[in-house]
Amino acid sequence: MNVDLDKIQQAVRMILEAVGDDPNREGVLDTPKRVAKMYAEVFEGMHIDEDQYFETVFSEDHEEMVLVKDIPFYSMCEHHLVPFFGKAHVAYVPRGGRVVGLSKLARAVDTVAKRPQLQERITSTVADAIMRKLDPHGVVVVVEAEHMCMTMRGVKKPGSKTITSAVRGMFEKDAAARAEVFSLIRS
Ligand SMILES: Nc1nc2c(ncn2[C@@H]2O[C@H](COP(=O)(O)OP(=O)(O)OP(=O)(O)O)[C@@H](O)[C@H]2O)c(=O)[nH]1
Ligand SMILES: [Zn+2]
Repeated sequence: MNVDLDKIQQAVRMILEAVGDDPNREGVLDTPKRVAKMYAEVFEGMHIDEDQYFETVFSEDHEEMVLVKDIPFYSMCEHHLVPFFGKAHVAYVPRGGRVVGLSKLARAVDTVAKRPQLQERITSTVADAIMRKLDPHGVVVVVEAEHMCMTMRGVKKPGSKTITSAVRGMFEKDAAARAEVFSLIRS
């Protein structure tokens, strides 16, 4: 099912009413329509399968680390539907010549982030998709993010950062390889 724009519009009108605003006030007249369009965009990952990015592989004989770091992403926390955002770092060691276009790693992060999410789930979903589709020697995904539900409301800790990692394959056993990835990500 695609995004139901009409339903979002009705819901936004109700929220405006519920917080004590007048949905017929000139300034907010088009707000339900704008919010519906925005949600369709920020949740577009609901209707896209990240596996598709790993269908086309280049047959390249490189069995050493590939790291794409500092991939910016925006997501929406599934508890409060407010943004969390930051950077993702994706490393893998190809096996059997199955190397993918670098942009596909960033596209996978984007697609997975554009759902009502948990930071942990973005991290593990991207790692597991790469393991499943490319069968590499190993994968490390690190995500660092600031959660607006922890800054603008609730516990109110601006500047606090959450870092999550998913470590798969050879990186689980090989401490030196793991240390190399983490140091490259930090550098
Ligand atoms: N593990 C995890 N927790 C998250 C993430 N995003 C938001 N949260 C947390 O989800 C929790 C929801 O807690 P609840 O107690 O159900 O909701 P709440 O009363 O609004 O919580 P407070 O934020 O503490 O005011 C909060 O502790 C948030 O910080 C995430 O990506 N991963
Ligand atoms: Zn939240």
